[in-house]
Amino acid sequence: ARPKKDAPKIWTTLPLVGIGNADYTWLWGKLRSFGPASQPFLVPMLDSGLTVVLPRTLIKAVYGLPERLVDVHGVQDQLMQLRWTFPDAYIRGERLQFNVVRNQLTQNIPRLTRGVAAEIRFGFLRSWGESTGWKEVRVWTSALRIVAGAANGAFCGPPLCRDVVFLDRMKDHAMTIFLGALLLNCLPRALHPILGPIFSCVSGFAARRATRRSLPVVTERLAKTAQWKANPDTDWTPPEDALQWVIDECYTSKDPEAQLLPTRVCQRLLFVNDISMLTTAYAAQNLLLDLFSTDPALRYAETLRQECETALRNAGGEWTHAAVQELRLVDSALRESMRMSPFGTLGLPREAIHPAGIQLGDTPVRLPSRTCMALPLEAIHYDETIYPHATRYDPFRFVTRQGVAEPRVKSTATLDDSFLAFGVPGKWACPGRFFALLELKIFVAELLLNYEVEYLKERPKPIYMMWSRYPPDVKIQVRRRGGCDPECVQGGVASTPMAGVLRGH
Ligand code: HEM
Repeated sequence: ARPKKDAPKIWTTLPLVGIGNADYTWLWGKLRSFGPASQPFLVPMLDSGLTVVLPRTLIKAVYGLPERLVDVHGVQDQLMQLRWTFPDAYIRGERLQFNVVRNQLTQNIPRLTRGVAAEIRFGFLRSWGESTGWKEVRVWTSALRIVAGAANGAFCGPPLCRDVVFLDRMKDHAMTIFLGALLLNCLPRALHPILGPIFSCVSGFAARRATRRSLPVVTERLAKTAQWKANPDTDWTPPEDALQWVIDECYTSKDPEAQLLPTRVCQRLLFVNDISMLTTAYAAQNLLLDLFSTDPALRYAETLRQECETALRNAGGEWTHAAVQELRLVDSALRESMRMSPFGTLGLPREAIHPAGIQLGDTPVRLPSRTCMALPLEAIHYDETIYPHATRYDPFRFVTRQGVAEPRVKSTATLDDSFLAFGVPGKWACPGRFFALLELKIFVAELLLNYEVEYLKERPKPIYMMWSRYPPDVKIQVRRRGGCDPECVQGGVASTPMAGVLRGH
């Protein structure tokens, strides 16, 4: 139904946070106190203008609406300023790389596990070293490199996944477009036709630097694939990695000749890195900071280490998919860390696009077309009614406790409307989360099995930039463990609070 002409405007009916009241602050952390309220409210945002923040109770009703009513991809493209960062219409038009993440990458996780584990082990040795003496490392920088190497082990394999220059250039591109798009989105749209091309030059420069490194590998892969397709008896087997699956998708696309252009395939590899690298490294570094800011007397790290030890030993000393799935406590610690550090105070933006606007569930509120919406991620993740003692990092919050009648087991890949780190449950949830969790669990396991980390006096604070939280690149002291300490692995854990849980699952 079309809205009545005299329907009240939302800015006269919804509460406005941020302008004209004493609580005005650009520190969006203030929004926490509004989040759990059952009523939508308005927030002026530098990048998306006046935005309606929805309460948790409306997520299903609004985020489940069809695409003709609520836009997702257009908003995401705007967020990344794809028009300027990936100006090639082929890349923006057909997201072949998304199909690969959703299908081949996810289905092949069991097969990819060994390679990912090998790259994580290699990455730790390269970044954190072999010395059993204490060494200072930067958490964010090293986590990024390790995660990027592991991901590219599955995306394109060696030599690129071990090529520091390639990995760093991929990271530079991801950072350039993330920060550049944030800045551009804050400037008036009227200026975009002037500033957009400048931004395009900068991100294009970063893209060319990154793809220059991958181009010879991609060109060779394309040539070998073409030869193999012409004669399958050639002495070459197509590798099982995302690059090969992207090439397969290009062959079956509407316009294979154009899609198979080597620079275009390189850009797709770049795109997958852009959407996966920062998010995964962010989760890895947050877990590290959360875990090693807890009270050492609670022995959380030892408990997790023991779980990793057992899983690896049962798998014969090599990570398999089944062994990774055994890491229930690690999974819980990750979910808890992602709960405490969502990537923004507000997030998951959407736009009402139906000319008649959209109704907010069964409330009387109707949003006009072109209204931006977002969810109060921090407020929901810190809602005391859902998460008692929400500001406390409890790594075992999501696993069964012995003697508790109702188990609370919740794997991190399982989404609900109170855990939004991977998006809202349903069609638009992150399709890369199964792969991301594989990387993250092995990251945590390899870290705990091979290194000791000096505990921090307090949890370093994230850097708030408008709605987003940015990781602080703090330094920590680490040292390689000199062989497994049996006292710590077996006897020591018997006295930890989760020993019962470990025996029980
Ligand atoms: C801890 C790591 C990660 C986090 C926190 C994360 C988070 C998210 C979120 C919140 C969304 C949904 C955005 C929205 O609804 O507006 C999303 C979408 C997406 N993610 Fe992830 N992600 C992670 C890792 C990855 C990885 C490793 C990949 C690829 C290998 C990936 C690929 C994608 C893709 C392709 C989409 C877009 C899906 C679509 O719109 O059809 N993500 N991610």
